[in-house]
Amino acid sequence: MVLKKARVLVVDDDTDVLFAMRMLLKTEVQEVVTEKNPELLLSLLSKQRFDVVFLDMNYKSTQGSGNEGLYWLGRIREKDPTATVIMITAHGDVGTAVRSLKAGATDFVVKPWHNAQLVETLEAALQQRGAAGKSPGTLPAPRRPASFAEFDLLGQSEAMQEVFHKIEKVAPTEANVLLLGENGTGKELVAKALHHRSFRAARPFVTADLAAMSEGIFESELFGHKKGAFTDARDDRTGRFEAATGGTLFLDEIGNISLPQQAKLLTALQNRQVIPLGSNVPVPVDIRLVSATNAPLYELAARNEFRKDLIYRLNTVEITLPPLRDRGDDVLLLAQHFAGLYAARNRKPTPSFAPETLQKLRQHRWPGNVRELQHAVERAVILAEAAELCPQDFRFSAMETPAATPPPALPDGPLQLHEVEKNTILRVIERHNGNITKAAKELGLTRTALYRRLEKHDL
Ligand SMILES: Nc1ncnc2c1ncn2[C@@H]1O[C@H](COP(=O)(O)OP(=O)(O)OP(=O)(O)O)[C@@H](O)[C@H]1O
Repeated sequence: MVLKKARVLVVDDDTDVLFAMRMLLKTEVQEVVTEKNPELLLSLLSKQRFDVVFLDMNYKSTQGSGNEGLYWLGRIREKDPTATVIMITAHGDVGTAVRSLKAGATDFVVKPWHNAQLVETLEAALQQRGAAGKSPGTLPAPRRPASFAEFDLLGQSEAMQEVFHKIEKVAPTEANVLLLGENGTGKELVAKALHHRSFRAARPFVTADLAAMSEGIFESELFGHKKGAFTDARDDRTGRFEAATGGTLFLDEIGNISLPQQAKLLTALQNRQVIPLGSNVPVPVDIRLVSATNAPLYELAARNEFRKDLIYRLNTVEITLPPLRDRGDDVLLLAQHFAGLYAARNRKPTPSFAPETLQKLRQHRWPGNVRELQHAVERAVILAEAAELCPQDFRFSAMETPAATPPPALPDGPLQLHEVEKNTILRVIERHNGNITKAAKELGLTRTALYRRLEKHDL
């Protein structure tokens, strides 16, 4: 698409910006339409086709949080997932602008802009749009709107469309939701999407990672404590239940808690109140509960390791996130998304994927699911020498094909501590069939610490 034929819409509540954009672009493009009120955006898009939308990040009503821009970006992409949107952002707010790239914006310009640069950005976006239109079909064309793009949740596969459909139905209810699925399948993202689509969206979303809570701090973390309740309790502390009042409490790794912890949780949920440690005054709680686990909860219940009555409290609705290997071409869609994201973050041009690379990504089993893909693409974008990512840019380690590749034997000769640590990690992960939570537990690490080590060893 050439600049001269482009139709451009500019949405900003600052009339000076609209005036300046009109002056600048009217000689460059075929048509410039400006709009002060973002509420009219969607009806404008229904009436007329625009090649590019310039969208302001901040509107006066939201005190510069950038969320309204992100919200409108989501609505545009819901209506047309192929829309080309360039965000207009204030100087010093590049962090939010990068979030908008994750949410599907093509690029952003920073106010005050240099005219030549802005025109260049527009031209590049038009070229990218033209190239996408002419794509030979190596990457999947969107079939249905990626309607959860505003929450960074992407997926065109049937399996993910079903998940999106369930989120849409369940989000605006008070139902407790249990999210099941392997590590890295997006359970936390879904929990956030549920919250943001609920009537509780303006209230807090509070996460409690139960795997990281030892027996000793479980109650104090969840229910709070009073000053002096135990040796280290120097002040009163609000628990996560109370902090989430009016909003959503996300209990991650629920399958990892002990039977005594399950009993305490059940009592709180049944009574809809918590009693902080060191107090005898119950505090009523008004929360919507979303929990997640990668553990086989029903098998644990069958072995009496997880209480069935607690499962019934948690799983009014269940959503199972499919493993990435069952999501067909979503692998390629996500790879392309992460490539754009990490290229922007590292100030590099977005690389393309060689057809053999796409094939390799499609064939890999992705035991670490979307998280593994995300890290693999980030590494490839940073280390790649060429503008096209080739198969060698993606090296899959033994950890990712546990059954096929036995862990390396200890080498003869002097041992390097680095190697010993790497081998130990590999073996433990293998012993737990790639389950990072269990491996971290056995190694005496938090999952975050284990992920850090995996990155350190390039695993
Ligand atoms: N459908 C998706 N689209 C885009 N990004 C995704 C998607 N699913 C997951 N991700 C990304 O993958 C990473 C892992 O996702 P998330 O933490 O939600 O997974 P999880 O199932 O909660 O993992 P764990 O069980 O290890 O806690 C995150 O960086 C998230 O942004």
